[in-house]
Amino acid sequence: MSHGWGYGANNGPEKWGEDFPVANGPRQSPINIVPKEAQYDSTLKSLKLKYDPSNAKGILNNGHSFQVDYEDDANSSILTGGPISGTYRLKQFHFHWGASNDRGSEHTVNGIKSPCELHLVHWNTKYPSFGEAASQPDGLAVVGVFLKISAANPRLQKVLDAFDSIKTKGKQTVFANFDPKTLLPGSLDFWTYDGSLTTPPLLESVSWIVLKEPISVSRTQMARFRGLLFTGEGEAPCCMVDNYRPPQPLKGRQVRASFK
Ligand SMILES: Cc1cc(=S)c(O)co1
Ligand SMILES: [Zn+2]
Repeated sequence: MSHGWGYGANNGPEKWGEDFPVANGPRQSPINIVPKEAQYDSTLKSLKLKYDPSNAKGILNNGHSFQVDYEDDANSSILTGGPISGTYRLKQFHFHWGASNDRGSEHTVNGIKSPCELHLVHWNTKYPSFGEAASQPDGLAVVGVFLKISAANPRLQKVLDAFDSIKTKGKQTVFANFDPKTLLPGSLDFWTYDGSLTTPPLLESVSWIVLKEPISVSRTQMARFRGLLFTGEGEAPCCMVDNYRPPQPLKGRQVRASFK
């Protein structure tokens, strides 16, 4: 790709391998999850998420998605348990979604796409920083949560209300006092497998933890996600939609389940 990566015909997932050869590596994400082929692992610990709402810093349109960034200079917003050992700090959360409700998630279940998928990105504190951790095979842990069309989700409201301030690429605004735990479903049952970032540089450093239970989002709320723009102020507007990578080959990997 002569220009930056994105989700268009000329710079989308099918082209990423030109600049990022790991795109064809052995542990790429996302994947299609087939529950019947996932192995129940009784040794998996329950997920423990402890977040300090005051760690929330800001919300940014990065031109690919939007992300809410967290202070990560202490063990105040952390993930432990599940398939990981040690302590992973929350760095940011973001979403991937479709132009219509028939697509948008990155992981699929029995080939079924959801309209949206939330990713909570954490890094292993055995490394000095997120950047350092991101290049290590056990460096990152991302919790993935499916969103399904149902009643409006009041927990999303604060995020949605910030969209007018971050409509175009590069815009950011303060986003304070938000506990991402409020975005999680009632059950923390999960599937887990070894994978990668789903956007360039596609680093194979992610322990994926995909929750079985979705959270709700309404059609109207999804329409507001689609009002964001990939493009910067003053550029010809291009709606921020279909910012998802399709499932990648499993290449022999085992998917484990924390539940029967
Ligand atoms: C660090 C990071 C992780 C994911 S999953 C993403 O989409 C972008 O950046
Ligand atoms: Zn993501």
